[in-house]
Amino acid sequence: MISFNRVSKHYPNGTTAVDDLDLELPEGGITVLVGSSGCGKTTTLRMVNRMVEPSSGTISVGGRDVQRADAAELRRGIGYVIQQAGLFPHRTVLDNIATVPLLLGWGRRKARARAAELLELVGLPADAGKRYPHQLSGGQQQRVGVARALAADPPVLLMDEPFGAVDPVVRTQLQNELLRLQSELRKTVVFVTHDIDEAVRLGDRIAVFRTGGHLVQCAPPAELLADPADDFVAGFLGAERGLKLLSLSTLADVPQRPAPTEEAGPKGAGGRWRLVTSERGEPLGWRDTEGPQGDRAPLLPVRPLRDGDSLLTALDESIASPAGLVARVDADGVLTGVTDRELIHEHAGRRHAEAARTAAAANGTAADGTATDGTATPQDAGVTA
Ligand SMILES: Nc1ncnc2c1ncn2[C@@H]1O[C@H](COP(=O)(O)OP(=O)(O)OP(=O)(O)O)[C@@H](O)[C@H]1O
Repeated sequence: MISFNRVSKHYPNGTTAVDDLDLELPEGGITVLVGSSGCGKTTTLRMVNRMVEPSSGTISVGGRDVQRADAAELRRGIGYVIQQAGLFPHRTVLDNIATVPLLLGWGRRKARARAAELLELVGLPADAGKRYPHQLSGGQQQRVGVARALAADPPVLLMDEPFGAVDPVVRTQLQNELLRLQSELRKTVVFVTHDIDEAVRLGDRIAVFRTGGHLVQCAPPAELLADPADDFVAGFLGAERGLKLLSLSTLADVPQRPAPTEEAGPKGAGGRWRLVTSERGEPLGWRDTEGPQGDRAPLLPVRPLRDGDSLLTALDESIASPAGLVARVDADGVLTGVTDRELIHEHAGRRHAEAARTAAAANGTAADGTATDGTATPQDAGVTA
């Protein structure tokens, strides 16, 4: 666990970058720091590994006051990833990754073997190890940056807008990789971003800062979206809070029924629409049985969804589907059934209500905005979910 206890940072020019911060970051979780530009996110992050020294207050990592630790030794135990990777240009990828193990005196062979292992872990081919950073794409360089930070297996990882400089497709891939790695490694991660969607996707908790270094709210994404502390947080989360909330729930517990394939007959009722599948049972497209071309009508596109897909994706597909049905498949892509548009909408609404109730309970208020002790709390009456 990382604890900030009444931490402030004032720069000599009079700027207060962080103001009286109290924050606990749970062990093994990803805490995302967000907020407007200049609100003190990077300063907060860099105080953890003492790249910036606080003006007052204490910061501890795993119960140890960082101020009392030797700074160089402290940094070797804390992985650090920045935008554009910050790799050493004249060292090969493998040597870049082996930096900290070598500093720790592991010996060249062991350090390089570990580097090769990490290269694979972050999804890069073995031959990338011999290249220099400029011979890799931006996304690949970021992966090397992550591998380098993980090399000595530090319990803490600081990530300062690590995916800020790559295009949206690569960014999504890198986010997925980070989530996959995190499910295995369970590091305590502090992650700075400007992108609220990235924060919702990655964060176990999101800390929202306001200019002047004030922490406004720190909560799990669902709670933040269902019950932002004030207008600043609500504005920062954006107008589509409800849809973002749906991105946090999966289709797994939404029932399905038999699909209206040719073979299913009336059991898989789909009105005029039939779902055409391959021999293996993979959905290929929708056929309009009442269209003028009958059996020869071109198939309309289907986007089959798995249990792990989000309710937001399901809502999108339910709108796009000509049949108003969402085709469901198993891990092998084989059709298992369909879910009606109305049922998706019903679950989406239910998910909202649940999130509002959970957020209200966490804040000591009933979902209708009254305090659980019976007194009215106007500020909470605006729970929107
Ligand atoms: N070395 C410094 N000297 C003076 N002021 C500084 C210094 N470093 C940062 N600041 C100021 O402290 C405030 C917080 O900066 P910080 O970089 O922590 O913000 P941030 O939230 O990470 O910003 P951004 O999102 O733009 O990266 C800003 O007003 C910044 O100008």
